[in-house]
This record gives sequence, structure tokens and C-alpha cells, in this order.
Amino acid sequence: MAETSTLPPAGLFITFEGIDGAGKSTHIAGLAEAFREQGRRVTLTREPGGTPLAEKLRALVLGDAMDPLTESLLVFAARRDHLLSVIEPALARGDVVLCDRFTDATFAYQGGGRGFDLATLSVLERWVQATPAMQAPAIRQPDLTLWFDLPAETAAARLADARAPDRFEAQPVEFFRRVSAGYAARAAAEPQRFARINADQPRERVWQDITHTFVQRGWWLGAPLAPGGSH
Ligand SMILES: Nc1ncnc2c1ncn2[C@@H]1O[C@H](COP(=O)(O)OP(=O)(O)O)[C@@H](O)[C@H]1O
Ligand SMILES: Cc1cn([C@H]2C[C@H](O)[C@@H](COP(=O)(O)OP(=O)(O)O)O2)c(=O)[nH]c1=O
Repeated sequence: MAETSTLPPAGLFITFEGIDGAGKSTHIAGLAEAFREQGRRVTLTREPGGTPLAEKLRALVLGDAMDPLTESLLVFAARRDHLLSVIEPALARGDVVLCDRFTDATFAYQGGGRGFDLATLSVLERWVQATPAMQAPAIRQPDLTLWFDLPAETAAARLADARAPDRFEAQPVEFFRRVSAGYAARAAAEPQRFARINADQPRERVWQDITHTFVQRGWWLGAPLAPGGSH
């Protein structure tokens, strides 16, 4: 039987990370469209959120003041619901799951930004990401994480006119420097899972770097889409 795809038959779990204003949202929809054009089923989702319960928890996390442990417990509670109800079933169907943020954001924002204990976050990560689909001690982790990296000042300037800030976006630039350092530490610990995207470039160049990352892994069919489309 002819091989119609170089993509792995099982689902692909791809996450998008970076400080607020890094440009993730700008490219995720275009990537979903590109995978659909390649005949893949795509599940497009986000964290915190992605289920009715997790979206309620998101509204609390983004809107209400709370201590860092409460914040961490809420994002992990939302993640558990999202993993079991949306991500695992989608991966079992063979979907490409594109998820706007995942656990690296917790290490970066609650760990780096808020200064919360990383060992506690690691315990929560093991509890929450041990799903029935995974054989212990393995836990569910993304197959690939695209880390949109750019200076905190540049991201702040991009966001200044773009939208009303939520509880995180209202933080000072020093907070986002710590968040970036949190991402850098996660990327250094798992270099094979992370692809650092230089987000401090024009949109077209960022898109080219994203598609190149997939081509390198053999997860992209045909020529990369021309930049400037709907992404
Ligand atoms: N490469 C880029 N250069 C300049 N501005 C950009 C670039 N990518 C995105 N933007 C703009 O920056 C703002 C934040 O982008 P967005 O995709 O919402 O970031 P994120 O989802 O990472 O918070 C938006 O106004 C967007 O149009
Ligand atoms: C997933 C996650 C997000 N966050 C924060 C990062 C973002 O500031 C915010 C929401 O993320 P995001 O969806 O990127 O915000 P927006 O829709 O405004 O682009 O939640 C955490 O603090 N911890 C987490 O674990």
C-alpha cells in the first residue's frame, strides 16, 4: 500500500509557548489551516481552558488575585480536565493537536514569574500528566514545543496598543524577563522537545522558521505555505 504521509500515524501533540505578545496567536490558526490542507485532522485548543470547566478556571486565574500555589493548583486542575476530555481523545484519533500553552507556561509564569517552588510544580506535573494512555512512569508531554522567544520590552511594545491587559499582561517588564528565563531553563533541560523560534523578526520570517521546524522533523508535506495568508 502506498504511503500517503510521512507524518507519524499516531497523533501529534504540539504546544506553543512564549511571553504575552510574542506572536503565538498570530501563527497558530495558519498552522492549523496548513495541516488541514495536508489532510490531517486538527484539534486547536488552549490553556488554561479548552473545556467548559477549564474555561471557568481560566476566567478565575486571569481575573482574580490569588497566591501562587492557588494559581498553580487551578491551572493544573484545568489541565487535568483538558487532557482527559480533549487532548487524549484527539491524540487517540490521530489528530494533530495544536495547543496554545501547556505546562511549560506554568513553570515559566508561576515558577519563573511568581517565583513559586519548581519542585512542587514538578510533583503536580507528574500527577496531572499521568493519564490512562501513558504507561507509568511515562507522562504525557508534547511531541514538540515551539517557543516564541523575544525580548520582554519588544513584546510589551507590541501589546501596548493591541488589547486590554489581563492580570498577567498587566505585569511589569521585569516579570516577563523572569518568565523568559523560566522558558529558557525548560528548553535547556529538554532541547530535543523544544524548538526556539526567533520571534523578534517580521511575521513572514517567523512563519518560515516555524514551517522549517516541521520540515526538519519530516512532519510537513509539500512546500511550505507562502507567508501572508490567513496566518
Ligand atoms: N512578527 C511580528 N512583528 C510585529 N508585530 C507582531 C508580530 N507578530 C505578531 N505581532 C503583533 O503583536 C501583537 C501580539 O501578537 P499575538 O499573536 O497576539 O501574541 P501572543 O498570542 O503570543 O500573545 C498583535 O498585535 C500582533 O498583531
Ligand atoms: C497555561 C498557563 C497560562 N498562564 C498565563 C499566561 C498568559 O498570561 C495567560 C493566558 O494565556 P494566553 O491564552 O496566551 O493569553 P491571551 O489569550 O491573552 O493571549 O495565562 C499561566 O500563568 N500559567 C499557565 O500554566
